[in-house]
Amino acid sequence: MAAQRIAVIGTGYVGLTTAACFARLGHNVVGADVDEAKVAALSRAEVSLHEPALAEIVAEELRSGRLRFAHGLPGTLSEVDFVFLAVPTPTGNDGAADLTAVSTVLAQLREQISPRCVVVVKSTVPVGTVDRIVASLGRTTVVANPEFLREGHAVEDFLHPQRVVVGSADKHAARKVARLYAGTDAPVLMTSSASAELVKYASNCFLAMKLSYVNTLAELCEELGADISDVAEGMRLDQRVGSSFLTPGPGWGGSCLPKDTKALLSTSAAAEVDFPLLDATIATNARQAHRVTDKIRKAAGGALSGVHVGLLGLTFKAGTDDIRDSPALAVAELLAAEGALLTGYDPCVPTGRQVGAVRVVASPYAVAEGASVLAVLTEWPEFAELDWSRVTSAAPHPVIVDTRGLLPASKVAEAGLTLVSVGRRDRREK
Ligand SMILES: NC(=O)C1=CN([C@@H]2O[C@H](COP(=O)(O)OP(=O)(O)OC[C@H]3O[C@@H](n4cnc5c(N)ncnc54)[C@H](O)[C@@H]3O)[C@@H](O)[C@H]2O)C=CC1
Ligand SMILES: O=C(O)[C@H]1O[C@H](OP(=O)(O)OP(=O)(O)OC[C@H]2O[C@@H](n3ccc(=O)[nH]c3=O)[C@H](O)[C@@H]2O)[C@H](O)[C@@H](O)[C@@H]1O
Repeated sequence: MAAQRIAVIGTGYVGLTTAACFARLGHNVVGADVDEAKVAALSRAEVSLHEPALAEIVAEELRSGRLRFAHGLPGTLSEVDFVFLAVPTPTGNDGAADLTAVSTVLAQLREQISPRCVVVVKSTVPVGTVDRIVASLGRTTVVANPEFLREGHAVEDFLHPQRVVVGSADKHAARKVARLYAGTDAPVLMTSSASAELVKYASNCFLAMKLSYVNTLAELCEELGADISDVAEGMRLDQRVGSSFLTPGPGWGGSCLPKDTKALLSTSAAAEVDFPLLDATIATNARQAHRVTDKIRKAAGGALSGVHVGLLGLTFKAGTDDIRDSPALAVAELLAAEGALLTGYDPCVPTGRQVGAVRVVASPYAVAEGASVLAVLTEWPEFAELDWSRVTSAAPHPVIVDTRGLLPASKVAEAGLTLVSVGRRDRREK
């Protein structure tokens, strides 16, 4: 396909990745954002997101001239062939997705784009949004093209997606969007806009459901004397179950799974479809931070007031700097409410920062300093490599609570420390 002219509105995790990777695929791209400081930094090739290869691609494509950034809407909007919306769709009233940013952008661009320009909705939007945009813009060239990238793997997932989904009643426009991905090796699924919009929610909610299921199984394992890592391994070997999203943790979080589960529940309610499975998925996750807090309280001897708890990991998962809706911070909030004194360390959260009630310090050993309990909340691999003798010098006998099943039990035991795990019976607890 010849190089196309593309505008991407919103330069966050999705928009910046989309802009940079389309430039990498040979297209001419302008990334636009309301955040003037961000646009200025990106124009200097300064990328603040922790995403492997993204900064390098942005720098190279700025140099190649295929990528540039604009504040507000680009002045050249009338010349572009495609405009991608990658603005936020956070949780609004009653759990439904708040489409304010999408509406604002559409109101601004409607007079500016050319008749042949295809409007592509990459933001996660409720079923029916593309149809409403078609009606409000009075044009058929609107395509749903949901994004499935994971934070921490954004570039890899964009350039090698497991699928590209394009949905529109305008098949010609949909095919044009699909062709933009030539150069990635992904299977393309062409659907109606409603189906494409629903694929996105259906996928995220299914992942959330799997995690709530496995987190509850972990709880059951503790009661029954089974071991969740063995149980999950046994399940993984069944290809019908699949091998991923079976590791228990402090709950699922991040900027998308929590908001998308709520949004689909809201959509279901509006459609008068009872969805108890999704309701239970969300409720189970809300319980998870309390369960972890209970474990930490127990490890602290029954009360948390005035107890120093060190938190290992603050981001919502390893490999990202994102703390939005982080389960680690949900646990921290509950601990602080009971009077615990919190320090935390995370390789991607700057030292010296105060995150809620957590004072961020420079190393895992600084977190251990004087702590009665150390809780692993994010699965950063470096926590599995800790020098446990250094931990014992920082604090004589902290109890280690490992919510991610990450730590080598034998090494922790060798250092004479008590390890409380999730999903297996702990002698100290029973
Ligand atoms: N973060 C992720 O991993 C994924 C997110 N999504 C979806 O993509 C959409 C965007 O998410 P993120 O990239 O995470 O958001 P983000 O919060 O990282 O970035 C959004 C960007 O849009 C800009 N923005 C807000 N209003 C604007 C406006 N009116 N005009 C121009 N720019 C504006 C913001 O300044 C910000 O830079 C959401 O719908 C989300 O659900 C989909 C797949 C993955
Ligand atoms: O719509 C989105 O924004 C994206 O949401 C998720 O991606 P992401 O938010 O980056 O996070 P995940 O890797 O899915 O992890 C979500 C949460 O589940 C937890 N998790 C994941 C896997 C697991 O086995 N156990 C577990 O507790 C993580 O720690 C994290 O808190 C989806 O995986 C992406 O496909 C999707 O595009």
